[in-house]
Amino acid sequence: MKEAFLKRMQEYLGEEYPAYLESLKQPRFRGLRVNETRCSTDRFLSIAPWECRPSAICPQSFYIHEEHLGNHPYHLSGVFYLQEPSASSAVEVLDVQRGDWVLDLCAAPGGKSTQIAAKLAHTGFLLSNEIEPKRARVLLSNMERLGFSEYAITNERPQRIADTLKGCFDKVLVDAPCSGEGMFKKHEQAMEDWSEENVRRCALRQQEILRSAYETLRPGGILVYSTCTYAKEENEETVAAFLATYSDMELLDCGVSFGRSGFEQPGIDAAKVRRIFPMDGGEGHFIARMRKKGDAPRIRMRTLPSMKADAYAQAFLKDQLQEPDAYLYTQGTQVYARTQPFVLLEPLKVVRQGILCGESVKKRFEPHQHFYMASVHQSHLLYVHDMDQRECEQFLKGHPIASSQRGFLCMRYQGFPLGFGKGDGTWVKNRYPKGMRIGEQVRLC
Ligand SMILES: C[S@@+](CC[C@H](N)C(=O)[O-])C[C@H]1O[C@@H](n2cnc3c(N)ncnc32)[C@H](O)[C@@H]1O
Repeated sequence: MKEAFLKRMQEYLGEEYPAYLESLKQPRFRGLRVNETRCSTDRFLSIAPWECRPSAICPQSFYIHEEHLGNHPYHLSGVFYLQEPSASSAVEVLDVQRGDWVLDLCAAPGGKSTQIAAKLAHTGFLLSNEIEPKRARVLLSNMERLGFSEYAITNERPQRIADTLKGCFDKVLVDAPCSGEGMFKKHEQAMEDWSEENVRRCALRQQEILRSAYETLRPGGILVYSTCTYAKEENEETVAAFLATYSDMELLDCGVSFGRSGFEQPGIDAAKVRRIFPMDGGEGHFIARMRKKGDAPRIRMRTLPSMKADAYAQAFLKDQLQEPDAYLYTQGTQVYARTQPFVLLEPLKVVRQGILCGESVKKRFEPHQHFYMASVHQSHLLYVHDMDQRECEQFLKGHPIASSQRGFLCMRYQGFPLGFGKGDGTWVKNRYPKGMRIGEQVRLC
């Protein structure tokens, strides 16, 4: 650990500093958050084979001891997201309500976006933006796995979002890129990269991102700013500088009982912001909740009428779903679906909006994994194969499964979707994406 960093922590924490040093020797907190659009928390607790200790931060978040749950069928079917409970704090403070239009400006890999989308429960709209193309793809795979449909992912600089979508959102989350001091146990690289100069650079970038966030918010809208660092320059000082620039923004109490007050800082009431330290049962987090004064409805984004898909897509959708998707959007050979109208996001770089149903190729329709993972499709799917544990393991490894069914089938385990296959009357040929298959040696617990 760098001397200069430890000296700052000693100044911040005073007599609590030894407790912080002690926390560094402890294993980091681990946890998961149940995706209630897939499985109720009560049901999850009745089927989870691990000890799940409740957190005071979010009712769906639990502390666990297990380290390798990425290959578990409940994870692969989007029943839960691996997230240490204190990382769920910012979205709890954002207080998302059904029907809200929400922007998550720095969204990958999607811990907070998946939490927001679960709270929206297929109502309203979530725009998840990520500046790094590779990270935007990871965000997409998480949104698909957890089965969401009423969202879009863009891959843009925050200023481009602000230029295009002024005043369009009820709630905006800036989970800012930061020096990551709270994540040193998880990401050793953050410790290597730490310097006071980097802290200052991060603070400047945070100011820039907050300026964009401000523009996207409607009057009366809520802006939550969060980091996973302890540096005052990136937390209280960033918020104070932002509030000094925008006189129509006010700091609100976070309205939660977890964590502790912030550090004293001229220009803000430190009792209103929240800090979480390892001594509070989490990794390092900072959260501030702000409101744009006044009240005005959000500016409505232009929406599109449902588009007509080609005959192959239409035949596929009619064959597979009891109730057709309400809105379709086609782009080239690809077909997308939503329960609400598609919004016009041009000229933004859109990675995905809605469910990718599949694509028409060579006079047939080739479905996509997302079609079978989408939560809104689950009760309408006409062809399903329920796998036992042995079949589930075989399926996740890419093997065929014995079945007398024909055509495309959603492959489920304990009622949770994992993907799809195509039956020929004897076998279901495996369509679980090659890049997602688990190794031959893996045994499901
Ligand atoms: C703390 S992480 C977000 C974590 C995410 N909210 C979650 O819960 O999974 C910050 C993100 O901001 C992105 N980022 C980096 N520079 C940025 C910039 N100048 N503007 C916007 N986002 C940026 C990073 O690529 C990173 O994905």
